[in-house]
Amino acid sequence: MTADGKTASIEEPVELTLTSHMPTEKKTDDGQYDADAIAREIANGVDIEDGQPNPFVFLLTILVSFSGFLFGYDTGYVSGALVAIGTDLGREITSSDKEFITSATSLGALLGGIIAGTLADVLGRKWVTIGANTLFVVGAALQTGAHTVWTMIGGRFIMGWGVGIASLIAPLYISEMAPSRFRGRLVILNVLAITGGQVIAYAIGAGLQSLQNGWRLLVGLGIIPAVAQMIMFIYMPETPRYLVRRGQIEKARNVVRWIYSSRNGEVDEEVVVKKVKLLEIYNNDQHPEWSGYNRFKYTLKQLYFVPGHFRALVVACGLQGIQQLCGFNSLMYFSATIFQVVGFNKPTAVSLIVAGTNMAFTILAFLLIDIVGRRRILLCTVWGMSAALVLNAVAFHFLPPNATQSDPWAIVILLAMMLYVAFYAAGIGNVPWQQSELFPMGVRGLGTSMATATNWGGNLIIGSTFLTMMDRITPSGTFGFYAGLCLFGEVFVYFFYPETSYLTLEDIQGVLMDGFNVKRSNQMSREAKIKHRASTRGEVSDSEV
Ligand SMILES: O[C@H]1[C@H](O)[C@@H](O)[C@H](O)[C@@H](O)[C@H]1O
Repeated sequence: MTADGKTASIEEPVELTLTSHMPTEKKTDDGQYDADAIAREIANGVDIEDGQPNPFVFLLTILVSFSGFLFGYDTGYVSGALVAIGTDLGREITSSDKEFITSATSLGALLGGIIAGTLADVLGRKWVTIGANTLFVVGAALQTGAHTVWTMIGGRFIMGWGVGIASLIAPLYISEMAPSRFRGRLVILNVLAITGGQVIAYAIGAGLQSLQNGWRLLVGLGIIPAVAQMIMFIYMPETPRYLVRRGQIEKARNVVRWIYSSRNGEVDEEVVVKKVKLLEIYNNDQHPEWSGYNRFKYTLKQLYFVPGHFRALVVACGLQGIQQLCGFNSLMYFSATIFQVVGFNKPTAVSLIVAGTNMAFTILAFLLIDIVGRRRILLCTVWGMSAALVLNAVAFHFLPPNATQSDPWAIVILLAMMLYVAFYAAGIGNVPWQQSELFPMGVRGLGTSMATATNWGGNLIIGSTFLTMMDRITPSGTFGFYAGLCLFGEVFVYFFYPETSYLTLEDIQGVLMDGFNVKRSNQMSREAKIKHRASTRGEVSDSEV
């Protein structure tokens, strides 16, 4: 349906000229057209999808989520591999070897994350994903055949580049393809694939633990999904935004037609034309005639000096920083090592519980994120992580030196960790990956790159210091320290993160333009939610939403 209630037929395309949407009052002080204002006007009535995304969007999301799976699998298997390697790399591996092997991937991912956004703008989302798969394959092959610690580290580093690139591209691709009402959930599908990859890596790790060189098989198996995705991606379309950027307007319209067709195949041609026009306006605002370097300089300046964009950057990087510095991945990487210290006989199997809890509560987040709202879900869960960590710190304090798995404090540690992971996965484990929605299109590639790099920077710090901290300031001190960081995270969310659920991308930018504005965003999101509910019950027409 169109804004005026008519359905445009495919045979009679609606002619929408740029000038008809450029009223003179929408000029900025320096005489330029204010693309944001025009876009907001055009966007009115564009988000008029029906109740469910069509199967094409689902299929795309699942294929893209193979990247999430690889990210999860490749960061997940290290926990089991570290306790299984023994002397297979030529000597007994030390704590610092373990930190190096783990953080080589984080360092690679940090570097990959930094360049991924720009690469995606130059080469396209599709080819960059295929490139990331190649890095997964080369990195895994090197590790599988490694006989020295340094070959292993080298393989993990190369794979890390793939992980960093994939961690940015997958949510970017999904959010550029997803109709806005389903954006939250579809992006979480990718996080679900990450946590699923971690569970499978843990489960295979537990199964192969006692097999001689079983860890090599564990690592090598990661090659299969990478090759599968590489082949499937050859047939995937580019996102409409990238196509418009390359001037391929008709191709962009075709992709938008697929995305916005209803489940019985009907397409509203006016929606298609408006969506693509919107992308063209944003693209023209970016001076496509400039060289890559000038465009980069311009984008960087925009990101830092336009207050709304800078606020988006603060929020996106802040959330990603909190996600990592709350210490979750120290469990992901070292839970088998920790449970070995605590006295469990089958540490890899026990740590499977951690990965399983992470995945189960990611499913809960999937169900709740658009209902409870991103901000509210964080406010309800981050403090809980802090409380669970305090419990952990206390339990470690009372744990006797040669504890066994039947010691009550060992059980408390396991339960406290599960509680911590549950709070993590329901909130901060997911929400930061909604980062693309915070940035307007012009600065989205660069903005999400910086936020992704912050994620991997935090990951690197945690991965390379956790075991040393446990040694130097005791497990109690380490968990107490992370509890403090979580509390800091709660405060950050309270003051800086506006509610974005149910808001269109244009509204989110409007909110950030005026300040951090959490109050107004709450109000707007509530109103949008009420309208959305009414529209799904058929009380108001879709065009009013
Ligand atoms: O969102 C994901 C997820 O929570 C994973 O379990 C974690 O290992 C990643 O670091 C995080 O980015």
